Amino acid sequence: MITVLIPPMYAGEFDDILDNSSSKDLSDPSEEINLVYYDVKSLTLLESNGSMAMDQCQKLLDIENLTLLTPKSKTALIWDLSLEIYEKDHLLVTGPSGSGKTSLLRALAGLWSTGRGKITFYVKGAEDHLLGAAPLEATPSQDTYPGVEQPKSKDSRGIFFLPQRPYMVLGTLRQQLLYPTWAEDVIPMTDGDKPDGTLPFLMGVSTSENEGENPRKPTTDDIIQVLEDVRLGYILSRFNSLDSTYEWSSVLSLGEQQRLAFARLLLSKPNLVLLDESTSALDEANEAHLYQQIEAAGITYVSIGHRRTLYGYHNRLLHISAADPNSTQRNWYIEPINQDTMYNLSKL
Ligand SMILES: Nc1ncnc2c1ncn2[C@@H]1O[C@H](COP(=O)(O)OP(=O)(O)OP(=O)(O)O)[C@@H](O)[C@H]1O
Repeated sequence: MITVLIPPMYAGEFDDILDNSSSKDLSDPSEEINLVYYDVKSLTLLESNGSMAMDQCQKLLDIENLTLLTPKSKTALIWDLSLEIYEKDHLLVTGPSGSGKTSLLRALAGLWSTGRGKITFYVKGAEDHLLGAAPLEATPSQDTYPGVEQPKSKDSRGIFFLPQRPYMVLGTLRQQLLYPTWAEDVIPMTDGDKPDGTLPFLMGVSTSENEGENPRKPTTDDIIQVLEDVRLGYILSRFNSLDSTYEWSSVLSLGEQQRLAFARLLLSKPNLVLLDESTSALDEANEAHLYQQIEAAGITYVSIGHRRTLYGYHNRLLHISAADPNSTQRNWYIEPINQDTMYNLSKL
């Protein structure tokens, strides 16, 4: 069974925030986004045509004819979106405030099911080729979800979601950094940073059946190196050791928490990460440095962001416009980011 690491106390709050999104409110049961995890290894075995299998291996995400509707009023936010993400295909999502960028990431996270269309993640190392769906009602926990085929992946290196305000756990600095991939004894933290409609924590689509298959647990040296890599080496001396415990959301600035979240990424090395304004509190130099680090680590990323500097670290742009309530026309476009894009931006 896949476990998406949402602390139960937050899961409840998510239900409150998104309760209107619950599929039980839908008048038309066919109006639900279908979220599927596909096992690349099994797929490869199933394919007799080698080139096709190779193509599928490199694909990480497939969005097909996705229309996002708001939960109760069923107002369309995004019309008929289709796109594929391959390894090292870094996508920047832009658009005016309220156009639906975060809602799109929620849909990818299985936290927004109102709408239609299909989202397929290609996960390496999973056990079954069709791993199952995870609609919003299946707010991830250890529980099972009636009517939902349970994913069976044990690949904790799959997909991570990283919000603007990273989720801080109660524990030592070491535990912060090992979260969520090696989070056996971590206690969820209650602090002032309650979910405010954004995804409030780093979340890995991972599994719980067999801890032994997690990647090798980082050593103290690995962790110290990663802190240096995200330019946080100085906090070790400030807080004495990796094994000191503080209320981290209070003693670290938001920019430091964002760098810490990138340190977690560098330790866990997911195949794909969804970044929702995850560098918003950082200066441009630190932002550039973090993007270079995750790219060098082989992590493919989809980012939401407003800063123009972000164009430099992405290959493609998905622009979402505010949907016209009187139209069913597509309200998005995708274009490559190249020298021309950068040149045109510099003239604005
Ligand atoms: N649970 C919900 N129920 C009803 N409407 C919602 C819900 N969540 C978001 N919305 C609405 O959907 C629209 C899109 O919100 P979303 O957060 O996706 O926008 P965004 O493009 O990420 O905006 P920003 O750039 O300001 O973060 C907004 O009008 C918002 O009010």
